[in-house]
Amino acid sequence: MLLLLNFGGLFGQNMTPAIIVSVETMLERWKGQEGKEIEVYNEFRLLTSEVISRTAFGSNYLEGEKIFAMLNKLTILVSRNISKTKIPFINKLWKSVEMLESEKLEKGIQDYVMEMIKKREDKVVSGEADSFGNDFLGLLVNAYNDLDDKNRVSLEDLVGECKTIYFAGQETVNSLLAWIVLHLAIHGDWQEKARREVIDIFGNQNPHLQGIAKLKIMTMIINETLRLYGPSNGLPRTVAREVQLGKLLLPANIDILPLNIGLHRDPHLWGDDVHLFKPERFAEGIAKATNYTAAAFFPFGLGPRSCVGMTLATIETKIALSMILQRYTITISPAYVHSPIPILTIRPRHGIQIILEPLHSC
Ligand code: HEM
Repeated sequence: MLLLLNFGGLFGQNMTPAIIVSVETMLERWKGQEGKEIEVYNEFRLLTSEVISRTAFGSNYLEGEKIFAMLNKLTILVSRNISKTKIPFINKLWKSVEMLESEKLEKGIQDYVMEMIKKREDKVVSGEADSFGNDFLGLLVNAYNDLDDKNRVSLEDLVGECKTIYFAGQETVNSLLAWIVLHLAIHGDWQEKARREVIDIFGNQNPHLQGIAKLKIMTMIINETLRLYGPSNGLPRTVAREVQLGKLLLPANIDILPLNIGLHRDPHLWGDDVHLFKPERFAEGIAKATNYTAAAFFPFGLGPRSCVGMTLATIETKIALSMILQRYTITISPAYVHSPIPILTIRPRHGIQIILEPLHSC
């Protein structure tokens, strides 16, 4: 959809200050928790919800809390039912409890989005604002109110776009940050290298875009985590017409789920140590690490439908990690139990428990 493609362009308006404010809110919560166990998957859920609320919808997490809760429930239901056969005629007459629950959630999300749109429209009508805004939501409300039928966006599309951005903007970075912190907690040498780089570039100051572009060690750590625990483990596609795919003849109108996680863990592409966390693979960039095979590593997808939020995701991850590493050393708690589970992204089933110690008295 064209509007989503525009979202990447919105990033030009520099979202760094909004991300920093959100990370500071999280770090404020962590004060007084030094030496105690913290469950970071949930902490990063709050952080990434706050970032996407601020950057795309001009609100904060508390205002979006209801929609995140509904989307989370919907994600679990969709993920549980993704491979179940759907029979359109039968499903018109009979619906399972989960189908009814999904429909209720869809309706709740639609009502919530409508409320957000109305608030923006009311502000323009009352003269409190002279435009619908220039963030993602503003762009959508503009398109929804377009006088030209050809350009106008339907309510259904608008709600769909909001759902995508809320989900894609939150869940993915949430999971990436949590898996990176786990790896840094286990691999103290990489944690120390990353911290040294952060201090060399930013000292004790907040991260800035110019310095973020120089974070080479951190980029290697992010890529290696994306390879092993990338939030997107498969790219669902519908086969539009019969096609020969290698030895497979795929008939039209079937749904397939090519698993990029399979390629990311293929020993033929990555070597016998494929399952080990070794950021040094990426020391000379992605092209060298993959031996110039573009399809060996595509955590953000490939081609025209690839991720429009890649820049935001990368910058958000780098800012959050830099600000944590500037303040704390991270160790893993004895309570942690490793159990990754695919619920659209790869989540830690029991969370990720870590212990933070301050680097200097804050
Ligand atoms: C580590 C973080 C992220 C990863 C690994 C990731 C991965 C992906 C992948 C693999 C796709 C392609 C899906 C497909 O081809 O079926 C995709 C699409 C998309 N992503 Fe992300 N994403 C991330 C973060 C974000 C963020 C922060 C946003 C928004 C702010 C976002 C918005 C989108 C949107 C809107 C699409 C759909 C694009 C389209 O259909 O044309 N993503 N993402």
